[in-house]
Amino acid sequence: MPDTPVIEVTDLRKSYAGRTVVDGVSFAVQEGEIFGILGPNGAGKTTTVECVEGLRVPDAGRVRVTGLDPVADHERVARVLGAQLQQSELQPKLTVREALDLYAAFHDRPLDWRPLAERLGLTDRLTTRFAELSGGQKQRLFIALALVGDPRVVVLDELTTGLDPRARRDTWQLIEDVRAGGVTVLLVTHFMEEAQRLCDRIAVIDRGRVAALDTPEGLVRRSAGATGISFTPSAPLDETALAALPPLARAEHKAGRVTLSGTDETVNAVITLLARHHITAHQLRVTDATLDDAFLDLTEAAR
Ligand SMILES: Nc1ncnc2c1ncn2[C@@H]1O[C@H](COP(=O)(O)OP(=O)(O)OP(=O)(O)O)[C@@H](O)[C@H]1O
Repeated sequence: MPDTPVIEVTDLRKSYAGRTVVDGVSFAVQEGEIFGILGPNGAGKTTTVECVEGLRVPDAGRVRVTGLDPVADHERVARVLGAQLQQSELQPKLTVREALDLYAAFHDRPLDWRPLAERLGLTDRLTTRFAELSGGQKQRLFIALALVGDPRVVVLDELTTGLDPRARRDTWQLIEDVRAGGVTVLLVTHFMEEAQRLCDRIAVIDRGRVAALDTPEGLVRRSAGATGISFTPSAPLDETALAALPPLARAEHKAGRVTLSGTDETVNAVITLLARHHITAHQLRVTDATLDDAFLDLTEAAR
């Protein structure tokens, strides 16, 4: 029997005041997966995950979390799903310790929050009120609160926004450890490095639709024109021969240096062309496509 996905979103639609912001989004997240949602500002990412959390009611489509409807079965879903709060959702006067105790009390079998607070660097802030925490400390507290209930599924929207590089790396490690314990993670992020490092698969959402859904490597492979090649030829090169190279996205010849972009195939075609003309490529540089390139390609394709 095939595994039932832990999160299932099918043809989700949502409008605000007649403006469609989620326009038929579908994806399924398997148990133990870290699934990323990437997309430009206003693409509909938060609206989508808020429908998964049961915070918004879809206009149409189907959402299931461990087989449950997050709106109709809100309480049961809240028991298996940990979500990262928004700033306004925590009382400013609450201390870190009180917040952790309070959120632990919401759950039947909470984790001991002390090791969690330790890993998130909050131990020396336990008596600090929420309003007096720095932006990064607030963010770390939100991550702790999302995890304290020992959830089966955790939804993290902008996990490491506002964190310094060390805290960001520590948080990534924490999320990897949480996943290693079998927890399924739905992650909205703007950081390509984060998506590449953490996510098994990524849905790129653009203007309310899934523009692509693949592994990070798969998305990069799809990105046409993102492998860069540059060299200084030992003898003048025939421009028309260059322009005919397949598959070539861009070619430039400036101050004796040739810069091309394409795919791995273009690199091979360049090498063959040079060999045929007995030309040596001095200072040959090949740069790989990145998830950044793929993101720009995929979200611009429809423009
Ligand atoms: N409560 C609301 N009422 C009206 N419009 C809203 C509401 N919430 C979001 N929107 C609009 O819906 C669109 C999608 O917003 P959403 O927050 O889902 O995007 P996002 O992809 O998460 O963006 P970002 O990366 O900027 O956080 C935006 O244009 C936003 O202005």
